Amino acid sequence: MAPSKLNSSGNTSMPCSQAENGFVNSFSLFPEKVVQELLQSPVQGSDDHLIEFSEALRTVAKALRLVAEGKASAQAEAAEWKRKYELERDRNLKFEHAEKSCIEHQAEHEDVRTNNPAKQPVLCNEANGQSEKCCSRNGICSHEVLRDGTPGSDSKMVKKASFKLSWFSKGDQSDQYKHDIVSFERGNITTAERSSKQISLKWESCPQTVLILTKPNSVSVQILCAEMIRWLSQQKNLHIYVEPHVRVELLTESSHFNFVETWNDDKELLRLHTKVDLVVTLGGDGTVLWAASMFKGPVPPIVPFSLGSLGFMTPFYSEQYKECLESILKGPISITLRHRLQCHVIRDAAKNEYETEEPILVLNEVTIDRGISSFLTNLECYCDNSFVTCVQGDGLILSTTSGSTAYSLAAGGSMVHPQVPGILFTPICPHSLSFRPLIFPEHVTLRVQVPFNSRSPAWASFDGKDRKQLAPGDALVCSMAPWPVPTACLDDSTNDFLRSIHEGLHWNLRKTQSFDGPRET
Ligand SMILES: NC(=O)c1ccc[n+]([C@@H]2O[C@H](COP(=O)([O-])OP(=O)(O)OC[C@H]3O[C@@H](n4cnc5c(N)ncnc54)[C@H](O)[C@@H]3O)[C@@H](O)[C@H]2O)c1
Ligand SMILES: Nc1ncnc2c1ncn2[C@@H]1O[C@H](COP(=O)(O)OP(=O)(O)OP(=O)(O)O)[C@@H](O)[C@H]1O
Repeated sequence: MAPSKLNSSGNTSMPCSQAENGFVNSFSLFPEKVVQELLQSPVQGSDDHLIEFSEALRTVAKALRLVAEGKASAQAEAAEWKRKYELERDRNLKFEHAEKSCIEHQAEHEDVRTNNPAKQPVLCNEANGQSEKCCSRNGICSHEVLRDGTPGSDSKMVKKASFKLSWFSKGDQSDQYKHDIVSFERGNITTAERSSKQISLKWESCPQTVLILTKPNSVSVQILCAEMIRWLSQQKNLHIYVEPHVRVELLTESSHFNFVETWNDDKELLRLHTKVDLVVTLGGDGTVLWAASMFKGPVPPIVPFSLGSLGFMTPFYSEQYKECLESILKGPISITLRHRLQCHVIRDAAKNEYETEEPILVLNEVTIDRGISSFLTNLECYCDNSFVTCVQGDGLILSTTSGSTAYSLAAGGSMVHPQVPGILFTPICPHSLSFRPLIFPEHVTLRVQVPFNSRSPAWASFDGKDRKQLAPGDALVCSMAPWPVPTACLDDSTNDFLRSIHEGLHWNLRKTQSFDGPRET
């Protein structure tokens, strides 16, 4: 029997050949014939047979792992495309509505035109769904859609050809998930949703319940928490939730706090988003990360008060909490929709299921590093099953754009506005002169694989917590999570970001050059 192509480490293929094998192609790796032959021919008991058999089993395990990874990536993508489809549908409904009122309005104009030979073209303002005469306006705005001209009219209107653009990304054969409509009507190219737009949240009914999360072991935070609870319940009639240990602390202080609610177990915690309208954090960035990690699905808007040292994601001043909360409860609120990454650890030993049933969600980053090992980490990286590179160094950071100002920044990654959807790929101390950090688009699935021939295991950590060992053969699969973290802005997303990099990091601070001195003549 011809042995399967195995290298000395037991790996079946080199990175590049793996890269050419996508989710479906991975079945072609499955050595069904090899396994059947082995099962049919009785094992002779010789060492050769045993070695061959164990190698074949390893190949089978590898094929199963590839299938599991493909499933993870397909599920993530399905969720993402569902989200895009819903956005698209909403947009189309709005558009149809605007178009309908536009046609009705145009019909009225036609009546008027019967008595008016200078036919006037009609513009439909897509933004507010109202129609207006374009000749009474200066030019055409980009968000306005030009209606067709009347045939034979002497107006300057030209009927624009309608077309559609679509895109798809490589890596999966099931292209039905991949297509998305970029442009729609009359040649005006738009994207389905531009997430870099400033987002505003308007309450449709008054918020009823607030969850307050606090940095542990801080007396100033405890005092402020108690004061805020009193104010919110007495002045604003709100229901208050806190973490179980905080409730105990509050009750130790005074039995007056027995109206404060909490949860009893993980099951209740999982349903917290159905009860809580608003989350208030009292602490630093770590408390915002903690708050985000408590919600595995939808996250209520978070209002982060700064009681830490850096406070990159905590724009609200705790001294002014009453005014801030008054305005937040009234709305509308400017929010930053912070993207999260969902990560799956896939074990080499896994049969056909993930080691983690639930994906691990991160707001900042997932880091794969060498842990306490003194060996160079060796990580094979793939993007949608295409080979990207092999990281040889201290490790790799896969970061959100919110996390771009955290560990990724320290490792030389670029700072990116948090509303930009993308995944930062930042090496940690790469032993190479030419390894520049990368930024991938939001729709990709990244896989970081510890090769079978790695000298040591690697370690994954999630927002700086929950270290998990990745043994040779294990992989970490990461893609954009469907549930972002909405954080309230003090001003707006851009001004808050700029204030943070100026005040928090003293970005590009330099004394201004003096006026006197040499001049160009
Ligand atoms: N070398 C490094 O810079 C380094 C090393 C390890 C972890 N970290 C970061 O620490 C984070 C965990 O934060 P923590 O508060 O729980 O731990 P921590 O208490 O160790 O604080 C880490 C520091 O990072 C800052 N920080 C966290 N998120 C940030 C963000 N998005 N933008 C700018 N600064 C941010 C915090 O304000 C704090 O000063 C990790 O997600 C990782 O990004 C950084
Ligand atoms: N409610 C919580 N329960 C358990 N741990 C928490 C909680 N809130 C925050 N933490 C953890 O406590 C640590 C410190 O919190 P945080 O970053 O908010 O404070 P800080 O270090 O004073 O602020 P900064 O990071 O701005 O200096 C973080 O590691 C965070 O994950």
